[in-house]
Amino acid sequence: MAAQELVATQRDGDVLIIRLANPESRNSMTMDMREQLGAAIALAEREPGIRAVFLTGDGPTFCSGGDLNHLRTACDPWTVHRRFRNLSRWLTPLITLDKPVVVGVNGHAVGGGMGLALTGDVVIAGESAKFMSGFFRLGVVPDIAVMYHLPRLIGMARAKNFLFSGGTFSAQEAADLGLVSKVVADADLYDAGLTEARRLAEGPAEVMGLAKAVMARSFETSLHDMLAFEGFGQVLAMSNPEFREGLNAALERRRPDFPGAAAVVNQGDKA
Ligand SMILES: CC(C)(COP(=O)(O)OP(=O)(O)OC[C@H]1O[C@@H](n2cnc3c(N)ncnc32)[C@H](O)[C@@H]1OP(=O)(O)O)[C@@H](O)C(=O)NCCC(=O)NCCSC(=O)/C=C1/CC=CC=CO1
Repeated sequence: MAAQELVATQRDGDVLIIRLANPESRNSMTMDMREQLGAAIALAEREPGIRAVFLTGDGPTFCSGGDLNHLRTACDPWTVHRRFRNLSRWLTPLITLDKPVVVGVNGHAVGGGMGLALTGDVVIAGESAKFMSGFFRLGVVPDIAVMYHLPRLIGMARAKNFLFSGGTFSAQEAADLGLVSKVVADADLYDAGLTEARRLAEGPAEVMGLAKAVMARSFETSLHDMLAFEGFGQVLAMSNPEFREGLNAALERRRPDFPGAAAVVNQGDKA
């Protein structure tokens, strides 16, 4: 019997749309959903024609976090250990993907679902979106990189206050804190997220990926090393066809038409 489709993927030009597709259980995260997310992210990673990702949820909820039924039966130490080991198959590749990720948060993003939302380089929320912790109510430690992203994004004191109070941020509160870059009407969320992903896909994909990789090191890196990373990044960027096009376009006062990752790969093949 074919596995239930819990994560749907679809190409829109250079954008890969990834939808959590189990609205009946409010897109709760089962092991099967994580496996399918991993496959979708691997596709985004390996396919040079994909230049940006748009991740959102079907139905009224972005993601309700860990699947409560699954957690009831899958909490022995080795199963939990395997679950965390599996994070390197989908969560790490998602966070470190060298292409921009836009997340469109529809409705609730609870617990692990909030963790998933925070993986976005750009997070857009529908006006009724709610970011909820939900971890301590369940008696578990925050996971899905919540304790990694939240202090970095809003500061340690606010992160602790939010988590320890079992808090909820409305879409507007999340935007005021900088977690969300834009709040739009619920009905406009999908179009707004896809438009942003298309805009990013038109950018210089290779160098944006490089910048993302360098910025990911920002908080653990000295000024000295960061300047060196920037320098190495610039050496690569300025030997790239995307820089030629960007420079020509700036001099000719027109919009750049970046050659696309496929062209960059072909250029590399010739070397
Ligand atoms: C606020 C809600 C997300 C949505 O509310 P609403 O739209 O009113 O929908 P409901 O009527 O409550 O639910 C509809 C059906 O979906 C089922 N469902 C909802 N959430 C889950 C879930 N997380 N797991 C399994 N099933 C879920 C619900 O039972 C209904 O099913 P039936 O129609 O058959 O009755 C609201 O649903 C809600 O608050 N959900 C629970 C959120 C929650 O507590 N999540 C856990 C947070 S902690 C966490 O994520 C922890 C981990 C730890 C381990 C590993 C991985 C990740 O995170």
